Amino acid sequence: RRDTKQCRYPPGPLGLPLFGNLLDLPKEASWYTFAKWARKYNSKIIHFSMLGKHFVVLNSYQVAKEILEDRSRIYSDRKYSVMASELTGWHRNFGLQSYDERWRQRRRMFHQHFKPQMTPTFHTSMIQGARALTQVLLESPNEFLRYFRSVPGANILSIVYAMDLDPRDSASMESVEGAVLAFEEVSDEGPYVVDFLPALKYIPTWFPGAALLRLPQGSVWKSVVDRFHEDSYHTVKSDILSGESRPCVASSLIREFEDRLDDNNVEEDIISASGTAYTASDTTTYVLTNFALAMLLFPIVQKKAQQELDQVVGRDRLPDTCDLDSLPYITAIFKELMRWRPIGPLGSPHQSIADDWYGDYFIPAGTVVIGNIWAILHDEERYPEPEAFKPERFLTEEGVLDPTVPDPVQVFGFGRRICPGRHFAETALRLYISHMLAAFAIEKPVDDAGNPVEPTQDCTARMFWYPKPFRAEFKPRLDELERLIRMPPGN
Ligand code: HEM
Repeated sequence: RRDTKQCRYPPGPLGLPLFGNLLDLPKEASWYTFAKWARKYNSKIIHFSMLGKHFVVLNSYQVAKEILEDRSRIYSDRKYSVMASELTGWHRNFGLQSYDERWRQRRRMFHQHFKPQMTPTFHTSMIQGARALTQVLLESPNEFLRYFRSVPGANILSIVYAMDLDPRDSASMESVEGAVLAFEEVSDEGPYVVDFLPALKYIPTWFPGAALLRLPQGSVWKSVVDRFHEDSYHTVKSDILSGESRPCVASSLIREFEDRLDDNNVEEDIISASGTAYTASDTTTYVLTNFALAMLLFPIVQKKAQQELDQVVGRDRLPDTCDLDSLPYITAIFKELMRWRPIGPLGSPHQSIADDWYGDYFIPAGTVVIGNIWAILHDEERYPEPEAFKPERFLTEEGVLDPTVPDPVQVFGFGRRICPGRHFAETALRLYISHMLAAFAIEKPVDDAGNPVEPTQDCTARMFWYPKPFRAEFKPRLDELERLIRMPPGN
């Protein structure tokens, strides 16, 4: 069985010589295709190949756990992308990095600041972020989609770099958002020929044909990405030298490693650990967009959440972090959002570093291993009626969180690469959601004839999954909302 020449890969579609299954994969929403193959081949683990590279997709919680978690020593590497990591400057995002000592050091630095015990140190900033979102929605409700990006972005930048950006100021936000948008474009526009034939990276960007390989685009992205990482880090460093620095993640890392900053690796580790925190924050944008859509589609859920808020928080203040544990229905909405529309339905693929066998199936070293998060969170044995949006599924009849219902934590990935920002993300999102529900009735707009305008069901469905732009009304539901926004938390 261990003779690799006689090995048997997990079942999957037969591909063409050399190209493999390149032509079988849809450009969008491939999680549905993988789930369909799992049914067709009657196997939760399936295999396909592209240009000589092996891919394995895990379509159930049990298989994903056994492979990505129980054997995480083998399955925690990432597929190297010449385009994403080298040509566009994203080698600084440790989420894309190989499973090696540099990655370990960067993840350790990140974890030190974002581990669960540290979340309370961000509570004041998180409340400020939720209040800022409420304020801008009150001023310009029609621009909610823009603010779903700029408010969480400005908030994490203040936490990581003590940057003081006004989310309403498009010019200053765009200068930093360019880096995140470049990341999304790089991820969405692949696969790149240069990733399969790395020698092509040496072709100069002016050379005929370079544009077809998207090499010039790579260097445009790189200048934006490099500028973001370097400018933000060096500003904090020079503020420390001039005695003007304010507390933030980057300044605390710089101080901690003060005596080793002349080691280029240490400086790069700090740049990476702090920069990755900002670039991972676009996830919040997509969750908020899915949230607004769900509130338009399921008004009864919205009403129930507002009743809970009125009972627990009252109508003369906005929610606070200390309220969150007394708001089980809001927590259930958060969990259901993660499950119903996982923003990254295939997460971030892992790669194996050694030959392995799963039962009789052979998984060669260097295989890209994808956890089909969508399939796991839409498994009807774990979540009956998986397509329905039902926060109640996470609650007992008494309305408290039901510990027997599986937590949709797989939305945050698996094993040693599991999202280290998940504790931060959960608290921040529950605060954003509870603020919006307390402050506004979120409704469909009406057309000239007075009929409600249905939101689009079209989605962007590549690396991230979120609805295409739609309209919504945010109507204040609390008296003197502006005064409540200005009230300090805890009052
Ligand atoms: C609801 C929001 C979020 C979701 C659904 C999410 C999901 C994920 C997923 C699926 C991965 C890949 C895990 C794997 O490889 O198995 C990941 C990685 C990561 N996430 Fe998140 N994330 C969220 C928010 C955040 C936030 C707010 C931060 C930063 C504060 C963050 C920081 C990271 C980092 C640094 C990694 C790379 C980990 C590594 O490769 O070692 N995430 N996230």
